Amino acid sequence: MEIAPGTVNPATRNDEVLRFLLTRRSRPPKTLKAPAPERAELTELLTAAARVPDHGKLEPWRFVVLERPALERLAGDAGAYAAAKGIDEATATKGINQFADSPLCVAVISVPRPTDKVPQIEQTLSVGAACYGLLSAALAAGWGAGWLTGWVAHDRDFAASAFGLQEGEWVAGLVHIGTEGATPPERPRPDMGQIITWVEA
Ligand SMILES: Cc1cc2nc3c(=O)[nH]c(=O)nc-3n(C[C@H](O)[C@H](O)[C@H](O)COP(=O)(O)O)c2cc1C
Repeated sequence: MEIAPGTVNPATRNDEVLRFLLTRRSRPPKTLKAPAPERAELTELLTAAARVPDHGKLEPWRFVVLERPALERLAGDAGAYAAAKGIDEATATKGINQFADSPLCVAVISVPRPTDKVPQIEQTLSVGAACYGLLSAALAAGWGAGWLTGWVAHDRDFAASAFGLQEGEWVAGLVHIGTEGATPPERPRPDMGQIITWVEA
């Protein structure tokens, strides 16, 4: 098909996707309930997540899927770890509840590949895109989903044991997915006039 200059390609334009991107919003993970997606459906969402820009085809990410029994175990582990390390109660509880309350959680792991050709920061950007891809795919499929981190993701010793991190790997996101419990109100969005610079000449 010949596309006239200055027009969009009607064969690729997808108004539903545009509408989704312009209105999507996360669901607070603590409001999510069972059931969560089955393995086959989650695999489809993860396939969408892995379809992200990836300079050099390095695949600098992997996914650790935490199902309910694992989440219960990790809630216990987080409590024991926080007590042993003297983490204050409010902080500890936030971390523990991330596992205790979640119907299903995907730890999106950054797997930096050693190469001189692609800067590490570009690999980091790709893993962020994978988190957004998973979040968006889950929301588009009708699930509630939210992206968290916190000490359970960033504390090296805890995260290494909880998610089986290898040397150099780190947690980019804990993406919680389940049945929507409550639709949150919209939050303020950026003032586009403040963040766009039009360069005319
Ligand atoms: C890398 C990253 C880590 C985040 N970690 C947390 C967190 O630990 N706790 C929290 O309340 N929100 C956290 N957020 C923010 C939530 O995901 C927040 O609800 C989100 O910004 C809502 O955005 P949306 O409505 O545009 O999807 C994090 C966001 C990002 C990008």
